[in-house]
Amino acid sequence: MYAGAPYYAAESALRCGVDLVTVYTAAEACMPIKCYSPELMVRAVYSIEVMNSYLDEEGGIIREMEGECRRGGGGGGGGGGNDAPTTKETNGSDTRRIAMMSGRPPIGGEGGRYLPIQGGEARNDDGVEVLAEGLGRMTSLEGKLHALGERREVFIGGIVDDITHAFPTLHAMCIGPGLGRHPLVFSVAEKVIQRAIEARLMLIIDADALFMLSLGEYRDLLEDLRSYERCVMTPNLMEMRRLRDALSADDGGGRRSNIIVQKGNVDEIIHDSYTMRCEEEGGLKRCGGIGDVLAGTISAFMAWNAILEMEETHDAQNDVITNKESEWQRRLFASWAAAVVVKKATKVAFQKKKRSMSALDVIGEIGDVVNDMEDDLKNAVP
Ligand SMILES: NC(=O)C1=CN([C@@H]2O[C@H](COP(=O)(O)OP(=O)(O)OC[C@H]3O[C@@H](n4cnc5c(N)ncnc54)[C@H](O)[C@@H]3O)[C@@H](O)[C@H]2O)[C@@H](O)CC1
Ligand SMILES: Nc1ncnc2c1ncn2[C@@H]1O[C@H](COP(=O)(O)OP(=O)(O)OP(=O)(O)O)[C@@H](O)[C@H]1O
Repeated sequence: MYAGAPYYAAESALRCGVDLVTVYTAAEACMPIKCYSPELMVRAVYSIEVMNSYLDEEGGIIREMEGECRRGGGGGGGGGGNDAPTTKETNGSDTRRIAMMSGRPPIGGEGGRYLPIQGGEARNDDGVEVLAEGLGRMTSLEGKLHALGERREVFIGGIVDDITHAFPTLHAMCIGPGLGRHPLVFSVAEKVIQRAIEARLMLIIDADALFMLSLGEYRDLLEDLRSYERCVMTPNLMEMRRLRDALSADDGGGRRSNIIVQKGNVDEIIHDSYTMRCEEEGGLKRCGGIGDVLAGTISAFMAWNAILEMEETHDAQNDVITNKESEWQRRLFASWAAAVVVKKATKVAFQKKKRSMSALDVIGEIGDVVNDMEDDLKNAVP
């Protein structure tokens, strides 16, 4: 969770000419972001502290379950990492082994995957009662884990509702700058993205949201987004590598309808097999945050595209046919134009500030650059 990145993205959109921007963030980041700008609407929709308390509670239950398995005399039964002596070492008798596995994924944990509970063993001389008691405690712990999982789903659902409630008022949504990598924040982001696709909202996916999509458990979501034509992904070099790795594991081979803006010395704007190159010269410094500026700038251009498409849909009732082909071309052109804006703004900011240039200086140049480009366009059209 960061405060700078969401501010950069949001402020850039405002400087492009967008009327209103709302930042949905953690309670912990809300105040600093609000203090950066009186213009931004900043909503605290979750608290990292509360999210951590869910993970802590889950970790506690899982540790208790592991301890319970060990108390059963485990070691060679079903999982590694147990240094308790085996039953054979302690009494040399035959063992009856029971393997226990938690019945559902833990609510957070490393990658949200199963934490295998080690196999337990019950010694003959402990008797059936001991085994029954152990099983009883395990069942109770499983119940606790289940109840916690249900509470978590309600908690996440509430956050998702809070954000998606605003969808009808939005023209575009940017997810990722400063998102952080908390597993529960990822769960929220996943559901928000799914709802955004259902609502056919313009989506700009950047930074940590791209990291999230490179994880195996979000593979289906990545596939959904790759075939969603109103999505623009803005990976840097590392993020593009991760995405490629994630996709190359099993490339479904389906049509890639979304746009990818691959940032670099030359930005490449890719739609399926079609690529546009932004060869505009930038600045000589690549300070942190310019990627966020680009994400915000693309969000502004995509919001205008959404408005244009809505107007055309309106026209369609008066027999004006909306051309699907031109829609993706316009989105491609808008992404390219946004990349040009950021390169030009970086160049001017660098000329003025040299080594001390920061993302804020780039943001300061956006307005003039957009105005100049608009004037150039007007002069070019006869
Ligand atoms: N002031 C802020 O609050 C900022 C927050 N940021 C946020 O920080 C989080 C993590 O972003 P990262 O970019 O560190 O995450 P990544 O995991 O993408 O990058 C990992 C590492 O790779 C390096 N890297 C990135 N592009 C590279 C390239 N072309 N060549 C060589 N190395 C490269 C990065 O410097 C970083 O050390 C995101 O949420 C992002 O939005 C950044 O946007 C920077 C500014
Ligand atoms: N090798 C490069 N040479 C020149 N410009 C570059 C290079 N790589 C990226 N850029 C430009 O820097 C800007 C930000 O891209 P970058 O790869 O730094 O994104 P990022 O890592 O996501 O940024 P952030 O610091 O906001 O996370 C883009 O405008 C891009 O065109």
